[in-house]
Amino acid sequence: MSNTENLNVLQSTQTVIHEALKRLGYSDDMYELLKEPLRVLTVRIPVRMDDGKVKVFTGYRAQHNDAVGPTKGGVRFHPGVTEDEVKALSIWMSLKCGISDLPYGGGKGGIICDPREMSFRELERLSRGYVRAISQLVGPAKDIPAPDVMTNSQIMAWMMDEYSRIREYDSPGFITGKPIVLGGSHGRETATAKGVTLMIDKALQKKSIPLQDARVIIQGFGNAGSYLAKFMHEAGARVIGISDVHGALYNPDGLDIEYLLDRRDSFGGVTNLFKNTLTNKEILEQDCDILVPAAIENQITSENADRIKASIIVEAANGPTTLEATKTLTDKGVLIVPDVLASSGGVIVSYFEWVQNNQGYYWTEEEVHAKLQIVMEKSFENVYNVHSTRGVDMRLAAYMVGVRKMAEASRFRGWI
Ligand SMILES: NC(=O)C1=CN([C@@H]2O[C@H](COP(=O)(O)OP(=O)(O)OC[C@H]3O[C@@H](n4cnc5c(N)ncnc54)[C@H](O)[C@@H]3O)[C@@H](O)[C@H]2O)C=CC1
Ligand SMILES: O=C(O)CCC(=O)C(=O)O
Repeated sequence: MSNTENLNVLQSTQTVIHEALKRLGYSDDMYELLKEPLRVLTVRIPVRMDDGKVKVFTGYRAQHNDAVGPTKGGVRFHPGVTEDEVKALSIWMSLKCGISDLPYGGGKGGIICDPREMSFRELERLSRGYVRAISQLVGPAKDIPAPDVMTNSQIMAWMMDEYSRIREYDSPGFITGKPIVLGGSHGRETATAKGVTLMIDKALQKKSIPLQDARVIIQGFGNAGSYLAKFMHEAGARVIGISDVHGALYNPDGLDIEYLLDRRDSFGGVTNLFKNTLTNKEILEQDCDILVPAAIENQITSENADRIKASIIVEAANGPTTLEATKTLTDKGVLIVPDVLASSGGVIVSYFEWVQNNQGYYWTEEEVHAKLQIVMEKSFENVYNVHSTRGVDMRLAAYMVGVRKMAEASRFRGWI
């Protein structure tokens, strides 16, 4: 990594927002409004642990901009959560909603904790405590949470139940990513990965590479990464590398994806069952056609960008590539499908879930997939079009498309 490289994801996203607004002709007042969330709540959540002691956890909920509509975005449980990270994640949610033309602004939450070291009941108490702490700020017409790193449909179910108890009426539209029996949508669990497969298809078409036998490496084997491996394998691509927090597996002839899916734990860990693994950094530099970071931020930096051999990078993770690395890779001719476009499948199907909850009428998985495909293919073309006609990299193009709706909505409301 160069000495000057900025790994603060909030500052990096502010740099691109500023540039996007300038290119669209907005004044610096608009940047002042959009560079930070409108609201950030920090909460302290006391939880009675199984040993009888009380542990107090810190959590956040950031609401970036609600000019377009209620804010929307996941909740992450991770030991590395910081306030700046949650703020950046809420801005990225605004951009995803803008690119996908959803009637939302961006929100995001996080709790500093390690669910891998907590029991089922401790996790339940933490999830319910978080909802009690943020309940004034959230709601089906205010701010709608969803799953993200190390949270899942069970956690969404506890959160929905707690919110419904507080409000004293059933509130399925308060949260998305719920189990199907509690008003979850078909296709939400696989939506992020489905969206990434659609973006891989589009990127392959632009590069004239056939999907059949295309070599894919995926960093992260959780919700996003493992379903993506499954879909790529089923579509006839060759998944030659996967990784998780412990390490990486690599086989140029293709990995046994079905076996790996069967053996993975509920936090997306599997490589610890094997000897002779690579590190999760080394896997990024192996020869392949498509590289999909699907884990955490700042994985592709100026330190390794030069050694990356993929010709297509599709960012399933939020914020996996630094701005310096984006420039190096773009200069090398790598086609990057940026996070705010590539990983929007999750929030798009969350929107469908919320719509189904509001109308009380539910769609089949085929209907959900067909609607997802329409939205994401249109988003790709919009971003690619700005990239080619304005001569800007794909990340800046995506920000230019994503920021416009909230900027206009803020202007019409008279905020600027
Ligand atoms: N779950 C969702 O609906 C969405 C997730 N995303 C993003 O996708 C990324 C992954 O999220 P999920 O799959 O939901 O999380 P998850 O918690 O289900 O899985 C995370 C995976 O990353 C691995 N991991 C963690 N640290 C790592 C490291 N340093 N190197 C390699 N692997 C590492 C874990 O072992 C696990 O396999 C995150 O950036 C998240 O924000 C984006 C949009 C929606
Ligand atoms: O499904 C949602 O509402 C949000 C998903 C999310 O947190 C993300 O796209 O990063």
